[in-house]
Amino acid sequence: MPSEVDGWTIVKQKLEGSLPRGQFDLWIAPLEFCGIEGNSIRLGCRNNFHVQWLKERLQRKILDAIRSVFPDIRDIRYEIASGRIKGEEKGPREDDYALPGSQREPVGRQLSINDVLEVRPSPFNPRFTFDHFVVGTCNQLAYASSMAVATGQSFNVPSLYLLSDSGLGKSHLSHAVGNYVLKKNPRLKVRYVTAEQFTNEMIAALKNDRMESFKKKYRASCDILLLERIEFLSGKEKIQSELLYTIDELLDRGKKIICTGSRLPREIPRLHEDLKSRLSGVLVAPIEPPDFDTRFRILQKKASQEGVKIPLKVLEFMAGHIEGDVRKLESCLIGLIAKSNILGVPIDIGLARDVVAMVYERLPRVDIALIQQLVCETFDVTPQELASPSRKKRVALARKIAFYLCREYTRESLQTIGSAFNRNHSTVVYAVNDVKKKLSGGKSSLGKYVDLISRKLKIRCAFPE
Ligand SMILES: Nc1ncnc2c1ncn2[C@@H]1O[C@H](COP(=O)(O)OP(=O)(O)OP(=O)(O)O)[C@@H](O)[C@H]1O
Repeated sequence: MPSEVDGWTIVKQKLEGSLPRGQFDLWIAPLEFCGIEGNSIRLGCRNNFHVQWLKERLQRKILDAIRSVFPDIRDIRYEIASGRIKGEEKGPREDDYALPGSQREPVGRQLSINDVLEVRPSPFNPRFTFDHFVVGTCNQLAYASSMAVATGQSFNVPSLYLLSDSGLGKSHLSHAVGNYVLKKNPRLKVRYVTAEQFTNEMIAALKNDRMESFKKKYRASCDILLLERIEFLSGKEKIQSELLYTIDELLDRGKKIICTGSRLPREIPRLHEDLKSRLSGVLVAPIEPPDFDTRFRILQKKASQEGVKIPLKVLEFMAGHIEGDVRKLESCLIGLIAKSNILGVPIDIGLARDVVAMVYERLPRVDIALIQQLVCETFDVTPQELASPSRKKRVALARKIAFYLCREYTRESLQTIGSAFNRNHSTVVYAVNDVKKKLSGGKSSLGKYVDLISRKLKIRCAFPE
């Protein structure tokens, strides 16, 4: 049996033989062996980013290599390296591990196998807490009302509807409620599902004759229901009526409900009137895209969670250039840290500019021209026809939907939209209202086209040509 330190050297050799050179040099070579305690091996990493990377990409391979040498090891505990390998007289100096542009962290919290393998008894993401949520004018009401649901303090909010576009914090706040409540009282029954999961579970229950236990789970045995992405229920009548009964029973029993969606309940097509009215009757808390100040503070907070200090000028640059979806802010930040780590260069404006250009600016913005292009493709009409006086049914429908999508997806004024189609602003207003009315009526096939083109827009933005 080799000594622990020799054993670790063998583990590293095995990994060196099985991983690509660059990956080994970057992520495994700098790992410090900090010792073995019981069934755990302790490994020192450069920073939280290093830990995260290993957890997400190399965890299984590292554990396999370790267990081939130390068969009793069950888990890996990552630490932020202190810069000294246990058992060595002289370890590398702390500065040898300093991430360019970053500040050294004190020895961090030890991570257990539960963190590492993401096996958590709780369904909630541990990063999505109230403490990690940055509050600004854009999300103040949503934050305060979620807090009120969680704590039952300040003002009594039995049910809440969080409304926003994608990536603005609805799930974060729902999980924050779950995390908070379970921490205070682990015995409470907090049910967290997306509308899609709710639907699938109900279909399975119907098939397997288990509706009673399904009902029990969401009605009798539920203290807080967190239901995400309500719009998925559009057109699913049976599921909607089950949900309606569930909501009524929970509210009758003084339980709490948080729903999230990207549209107001009354604007969701093919949603039962009773469900619309139930959901419209709760406190609706919209979340707007973050302003500069909030974006800046979000970046600051996320950087400190990664254990990396980023110069203020770089944070200002990023906050100034990345608007909307907070996921984009996160991707740019992670890209920035990764690039600095991999290239071994400090984090500065030049690097930030490259990353922002790569992650963000290359994505096409949704503009009137992109909408016109996708509408033309979908309806097989030409841009000239869209802008022409033609009243052919197909062209008129395409034009109307294009007006609606321009209002939904761009910030252009009614005048600008109108003139892109040789129309005046009142024609646009009339068409947009007509589409909204038809969508909320749910009977028209127009909803299918709107959904289809919206999906195309999102795909085009996510995967630019
Ligand atoms: N105010 C905020 N402070 C800190 N992080 C935030 C904030 N808003 C959003 N985020 C982060 O942005 C990411 C996306 O947020 P989240 O998943 O909650 O968005 P969402 O509105 O539920 O999106 P979708 O509708 O696409 O599901 C998460 O990592 C979340 O932590």
